[in-house]
Amino acid sequence: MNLQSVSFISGEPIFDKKATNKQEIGEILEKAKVAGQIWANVSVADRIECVRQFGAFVSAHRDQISKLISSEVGKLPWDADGEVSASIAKVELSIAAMETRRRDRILQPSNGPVQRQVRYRPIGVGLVLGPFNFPLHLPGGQIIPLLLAGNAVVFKPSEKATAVGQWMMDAWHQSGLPRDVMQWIVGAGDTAVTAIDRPEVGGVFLTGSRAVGQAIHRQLAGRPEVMLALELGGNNPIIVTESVPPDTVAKLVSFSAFVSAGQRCTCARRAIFVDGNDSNHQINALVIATEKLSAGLPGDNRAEVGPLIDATAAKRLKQTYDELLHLGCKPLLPFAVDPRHPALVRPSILDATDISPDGLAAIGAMEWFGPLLVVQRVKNFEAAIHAAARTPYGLAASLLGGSKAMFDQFAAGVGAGVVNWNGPTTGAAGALPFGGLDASGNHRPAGYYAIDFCSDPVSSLLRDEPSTDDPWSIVS
Ligand SMILES: NC(=O)c1ccc[n+]([C@@H]2O[C@H](COP(=O)([O-])OP(=O)(O)OC[C@H]3O[C@@H](n4cnc5c(N)ncnc54)[C@H](O)[C@@H]3O)[C@@H](O)[C@H]2O)c1
Ligand SMILES: N[C@@H](CCC=O)C(=O)O
Repeated sequence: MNLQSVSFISGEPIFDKKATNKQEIGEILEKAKVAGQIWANVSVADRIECVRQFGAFVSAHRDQISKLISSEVGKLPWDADGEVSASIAKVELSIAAMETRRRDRILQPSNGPVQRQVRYRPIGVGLVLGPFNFPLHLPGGQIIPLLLAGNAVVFKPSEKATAVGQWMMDAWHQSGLPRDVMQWIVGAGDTAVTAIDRPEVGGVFLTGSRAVGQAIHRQLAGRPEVMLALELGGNNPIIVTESVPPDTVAKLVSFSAFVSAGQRCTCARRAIFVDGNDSNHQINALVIATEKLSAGLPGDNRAEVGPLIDATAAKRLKQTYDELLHLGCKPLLPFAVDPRHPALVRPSILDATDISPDGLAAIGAMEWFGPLLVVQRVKNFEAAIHAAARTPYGLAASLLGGSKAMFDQFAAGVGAGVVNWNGPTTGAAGALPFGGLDASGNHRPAGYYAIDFCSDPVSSLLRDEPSTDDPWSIVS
């Protein structure tokens, strides 16, 4: 199978390469295993230096990589540029995370003549499986901590973002990282499946859909020694209370739902309005503002909503839209593909207010990835929290308006790993953990906490000389 990418900007091919075959995958992982053992013995200071060199390389070439992201995955320039900034910031954030959360240390004060030490052993080889939507930033959020912690990495970029993957590989090598410490394989899901089966793999780090997370979980059954970190999708709610001015609602809800053409895992999929005197105005303002959003390809300077990753994704989104209509949703802004490109889908909004409880539960269980928002009116704040939590997923959620006490009630009841107040569901902070609860992950949040799953703690009790002290005397 050949992996090919065509530029959204020029229409020219920008990547064409054969998928890595089974034998090559085996060789790459064998080399990674050996390289990991050497890299683990490189000093932490040298590893930090290497990672900083990577950050400096990305900074120095930011226009180039930003344009490549736009070309390959269709992100609008400001959005691609934001991704590059987040990727650069990830370097210092990951170093700080390691210093504060995973640095070898002697516990103070010492317990009499006995010292207590904790050190961290890398897991060996981390297999990083990237998504297409943040092809630089999200794999980087796992690769950087893995390397800092002393692991070798084998990276498989999304088959839809291989050119960006290749750029990242070159960036690491040009930053001085030994070649075998950071290698890549290219291909689709079957390539990942072959790699996961290899005995050298110490951890699998997926950012992707729930279906793929479940498939990997099944594949690894019986191999508990392999670390599995799953950053999965969501069906994210945003609650709008009565007090919020309609134009603020329009801006915050449409941004949450349609930024990056709805292709962020944190994008709002359901907007739940607490019915009151203003809710008609709030919903009308949202629909009008959304209708005015200008869709376009990355080369179009007026564009506010870019394309989906490809025409197949647009067709899949249309199927979801039809399914929602079938469940009884009413169109407030109908689905439409822009005639200029089969992946350019205009934002659409459906109303689910009159749907049966079973229908609402079915909507909450769906996962879609594009500019499609479902709105629903409920009678009070408690009903809004109940509606928001009616999903097996638990990635992001937001509350607009209300008091701090109401926000605390929301945060406790909504069941999401990222819960915001008076802001969009998107735009997660790099200095915080980032992970989903329930069906959105497997208790391995990334973001600031990604470093936690790149090594295992090793505890020691140290005595200056052999001692026959009662071991129960060490109580803490
Ligand atoms: N929680 C997060 O941090 C986060 C961030 C971004 C995207 N996402 C989610 O990712 C999805 C969009 O990205 P995508 O379409 O690239 O996801 P995807 O699940 O289709 O693919 C992700 C990666 O998994 C690989 N893969 C596919 N089948 C596999 C298999 N059977 N075994 C192992 N690997 C396999 C793909 O080749 C790709 O590299 C959405 O569901 C989105 O919500 C989550
Ligand atoms: N960091 C991103 C989400 C990553 C998933 O796609 C945000 O919150 O905007």
